[in-house]
Formats: sequence, C-alpha cells, structure tokens
Amino acid sequence: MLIKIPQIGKNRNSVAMYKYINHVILVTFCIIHFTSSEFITSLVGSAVLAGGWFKWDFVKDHTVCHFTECCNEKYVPYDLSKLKMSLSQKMFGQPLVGELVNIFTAHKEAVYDTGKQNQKALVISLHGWSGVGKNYASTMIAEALYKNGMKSKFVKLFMGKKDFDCTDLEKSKKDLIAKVNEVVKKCPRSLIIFDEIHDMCPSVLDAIKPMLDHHHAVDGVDYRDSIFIFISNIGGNEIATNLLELYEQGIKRNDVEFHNFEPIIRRTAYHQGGFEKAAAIAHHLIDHYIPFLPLEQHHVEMCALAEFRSHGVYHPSEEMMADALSVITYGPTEDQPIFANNGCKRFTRRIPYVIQKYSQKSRQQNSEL
Ligand SMILES: Nc1ncnc2c1ncn2[C@@H]1O[C@H](COP(=O)(O)OP(=O)(O)OP(=O)(O)O)[C@@H](O)[C@H]1O
Repeated sequence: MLIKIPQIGKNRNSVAMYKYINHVILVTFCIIHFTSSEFITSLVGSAVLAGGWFKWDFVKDHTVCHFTECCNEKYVPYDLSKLKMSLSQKMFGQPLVGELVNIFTAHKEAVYDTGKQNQKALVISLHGWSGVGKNYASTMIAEALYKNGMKSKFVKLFMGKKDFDCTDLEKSKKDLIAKVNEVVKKCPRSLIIFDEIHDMCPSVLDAIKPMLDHHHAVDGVDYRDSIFIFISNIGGNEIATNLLELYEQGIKRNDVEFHNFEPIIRRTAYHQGGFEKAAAIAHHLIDHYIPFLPLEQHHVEMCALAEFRSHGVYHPSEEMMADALSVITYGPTEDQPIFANNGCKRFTRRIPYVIQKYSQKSRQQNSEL
C-alpha cells in the first residue's frame, strides 16, 4: 500500500505533490483506524512513517509545524514580492533602498534552489541620519522574509548600548557568540540585526567575524544562509554632504548610485563606534553598504500623510498638517535648510496627538453652536 517516497529536493512542485500524497495516505490511515478500529494499523503506519518511508522533515512539516514555528518555507517564505511592494509603497525618498529586493533575491536563490549554495552569510549595513527609515526597512525585511516578522524566533535583534557591556568585553563577546549560535542552530536562515552600532563598544563585533566569513561551518554551525544587518547613524553627515555635492553637480536624487556613497561610509565607519577597526570592514565582509538619504520637505509631508492615514484620517486639514510639520527642523545648517533633521521620526507620536487635539477642538466648537 505504501509508496516509497524519494528524497525531497528543494523543488516547489515536487514538495507540493508530496504534501498531497502525504495527506492522502494519512487520511487513509485515519479512515482504516476509525472504521475497523484496528489501532494496530495506524500504529504500524506511524512506525513505517517514522521508520524512514518519509523524510522526517517532511512528516514534521505536516504535524508539529502546524502548531509551532519551524525553519521551513511556510515560516521562512522569503516573500520578496511583499518586500518590493512595502518598499515601493511605504518608503519615501530612498532611491537605493529598493536594491534590497535584488540583494535578497540573489540570496534566496542560493538558499532554496538546488545546485546553488551561498558562499558566505549575507551582510548588509544600513547608514543614515535618524528617522530616515533604517529600522522601518529592517522591519519590512523581517516581515517579508519571516511569517512572524520581527517576532519570529529566527529573527534576533541586538541593541548597541543595552545588549553589550563595555566594562566586560570578553563576557560580551562570549555571550554574543552563544546567542547568535543558538539562533542559527535553530534555523540556518536566521536574521540577526544589530541596531545602534554607533553606541556599541569597539571590537565586540569582531567576535562574530568567523560567522560572516567564507567558512563552511563555525563550531559545527553553518552560517552561509544567514543574514546579518547592521544599523547605525554613522556616515549620516557624510551622506548628507555628498548628496548636496551631487545636487550641485546636477545629479538628481533618483539618479544617485551606491559608489557615490560606499567609500565614504566605509572610511567613516572604520573609525566610529562598534565599527572602529572592525574586522568585518577591514576584511571586506560587509557585502552592501546601504545609504539612507536625508529626507526633504516633500518626503516628510508624505510621511505625515501616511501616518494620518494609518490612524484613519484620510484628509487632514491644512491646519492639522501644518501643526504636525511644525516640529520638523531643517539642516544641515541654518543657511541650508534642505534636509529634515530627524526625518520622519517625530510623527509616530506627534500625529496621534494632533488628531486628538483637533477632534477635541471640533467637539468643543460643535457644542458651542
Ligand atoms: N523614508 C521613510 N519613508 C516613510 N516613512 C518613514 C521613512 N523614514 C522614517 N519613516 C517613519 O518614521 C518612523 C521612524 O523611522 P525609523 O525608525 O526607520 O528611523 P531610523 O532611520 O531607524 O532612525 P534611528 O537611527 O533614530 O533609529 C518609521 O517607523 C516610519 O513610520
């Protein structure tokens, strides 16, 4: 009655077909069990299943993984159409950030397609002023790559200041290795995010250098399918200065390229915060430096509108918009008020307050009538 199932490759169609066959056989076992009450039949069936007729991963995918997050395509779908859509619809004024889709597509092909293999972990570093979308982008990445987004047990976030004790560097390094190891052991396709690298003590990051490099395994764990994202404000000023120079040369914001920013970000980072003299930079282990450009007035207005809409206010009055935007200051200097100093960061708190303030006002006006 049982058909020997061959090794299941990474091909989606064959996985779908085997899922179907597996369901049919399991349902058959259940019918036999419940109609003939021959408990032994299903017991033998289970033993055969567990005995290797099916791959264990395959059986697990259809039992345990219904209830708990597993490291499979259901929970780690790498949904890059979703990422593309989120970035294009919700991220304003960041022309180079869309490239993340191509970067992850290349990584995904080597993770899921047979015959390809990533040679090293994917390492990306996001740079820019505060409030320009770095954390926003990393959340979009987590939500597209993992079904449970930032809450996935395969996504680990470290905060520069909070998570690393600069007074005991050796312990910080040991803890870091153990924590990263633990996540990647659970799922080789894990995402490790280091935020606030500018507040991190130098040399801590060197502890994970072997995990970022071209090794097949480090202490028995293969890191080549994992993703590391570094986030910092380092290089923000240099990005702003470079952008102004490019504008002066007549280059438009949407025409800037990575090479316009990468050398200056690398040079600056190598002397600051957690990147100071970091092996990851010196040994060229960071694959992509992504510049987040400082936002201009019209981008900030788009952010404000989006925030109003997310609170159900689709047509804020001019007065409400002006109130929301009144907290934004522009730089880099008083003589050059071109870029919003804190990007869109202030709106997450400001806009709910503005909505509250104006609805209170209109309630008062109505009651006075
Ligand atoms: N480019 C952008 N397009 C649309 N919304 C944005 C953009 N940048 C920031 N925002 C909004 O501002 C909020 C704060 O941005 P975010 O946390 O990504 O800033 P950040 O660059 O990580 O800043 P920091 O360096 O201070 O952590 C986001 O949640 C989002 O709502």
